[in-house]
Amino acid sequence: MKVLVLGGDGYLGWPTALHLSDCGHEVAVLDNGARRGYDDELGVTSLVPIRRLDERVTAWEEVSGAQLSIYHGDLLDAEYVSATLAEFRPDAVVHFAEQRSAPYSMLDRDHATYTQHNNVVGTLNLLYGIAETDPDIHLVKLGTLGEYGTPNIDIEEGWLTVEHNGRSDRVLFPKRPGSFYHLSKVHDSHNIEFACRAWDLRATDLNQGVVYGHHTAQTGRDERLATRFDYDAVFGTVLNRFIVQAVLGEPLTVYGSGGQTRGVIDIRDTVECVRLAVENPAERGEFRVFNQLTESFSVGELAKLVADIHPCTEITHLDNPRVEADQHHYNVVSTGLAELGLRPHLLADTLITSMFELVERHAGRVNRAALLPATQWRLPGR
Ligand SMILES: O=c1ccn([C@@H]2O[C@H](COP(=O)(O)OP(=O)(O)O[C@H]3O[C@H](CS(=O)(=O)O)[C@@H](O)[C@H](O)[C@H]3O)[C@@H](O)[C@H]2O)c(=O)[nH]1
Repeated sequence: MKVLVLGGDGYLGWPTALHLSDCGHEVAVLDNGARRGYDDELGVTSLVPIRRLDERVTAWEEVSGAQLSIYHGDLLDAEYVSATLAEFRPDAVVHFAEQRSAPYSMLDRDHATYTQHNNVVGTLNLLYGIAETDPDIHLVKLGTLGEYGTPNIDIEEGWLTVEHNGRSDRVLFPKRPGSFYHLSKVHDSHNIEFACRAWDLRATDLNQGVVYGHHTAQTGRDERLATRFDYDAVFGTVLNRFIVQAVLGEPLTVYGSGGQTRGVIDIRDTVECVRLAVENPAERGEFRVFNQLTESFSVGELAKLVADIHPCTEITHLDNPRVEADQHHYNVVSTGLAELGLRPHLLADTLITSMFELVERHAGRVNRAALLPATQWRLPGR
């Protein structure tokens, strides 16, 4: 198949492009360089050095013999989006090209409006581009489990059958997200579902949990193929951050009591889930949702897992800078990807230990000040 990976220079987009290429698909990556720009803005860099996109692509060709096409451009430029779709003519578009940090979206008004404008308008341009170019193109969109929040009922896979006053309907599962970033994905989901209904498009919304890990089968083949590794309080995800903190001898920063529970997934399963979705497209007119997680842990459990295998590691409880429940029901239905054949990598001590080694190698690159959270969800004085 021909697959266009949007955001193909990022933490997950790049390994996904390689995985799809390795599985024999003809892959192009599109990126506007925004993720590297956030590093400059925040004064941090990836823990693991990463090459320029063109150098990565050259390295992949040397290692695998497969070519990747590169498109430099922005989804906010609607004409560019349509022209790219018309030129490459993909069977599927995998959409990672969004601002993906909740803390970044909560920095201030400018970052909130930037996040929602960038994500929602970019996706809308993409929907128009697909509808105009070829409505048969399958959109595989990265959503987030955080769209649902933590309701006091089981979280179904995107849809819920509701009985009310003697009548019944199948509706989108109610959303109660916890940041302006998460809200941008909710708005996307509604826009995509409407486009499927109105224009007969086909789409899969992958509501993914918190990703951990670094290597995939492809990125591990040459250090020039490494994907980024974020450890800072704005872009780093929780388990990767705890591993960096442990190696540096810093306390693990559990926010609040640590009872907040999240679905998690290994980066190797992320790329495989996308492949499964691409190779098994939704039907025309279908808005299909998969909950993309393999296990659930509380933040306190994740901290304990790391502290138990790294000697002399301290756990500290910070006042939670976010607005989130830290005691709640959490049971997420996740059958769609398993039915397509996903065989998960469950979190193991060996993975955590291998990441200790990786972090030790690059520990000199860490900006320790960036480990502590600086974004408050609440308004000052509240
Ligand atoms: O040092 C830390 C960092 C995080 N947390 C807690 O860990 C949980 C997860 O935080 P995170 O920063 O790892 O993840 P999050 O902000 O939710 O966002 C990440 O995970 C989301 C999936 S989910 O969380 O919505 O399921 C994706 O959509 C985002 O792109 C990705 O950045 C939160 O309860 C947070 O309060 C801590 O206790 N200490």
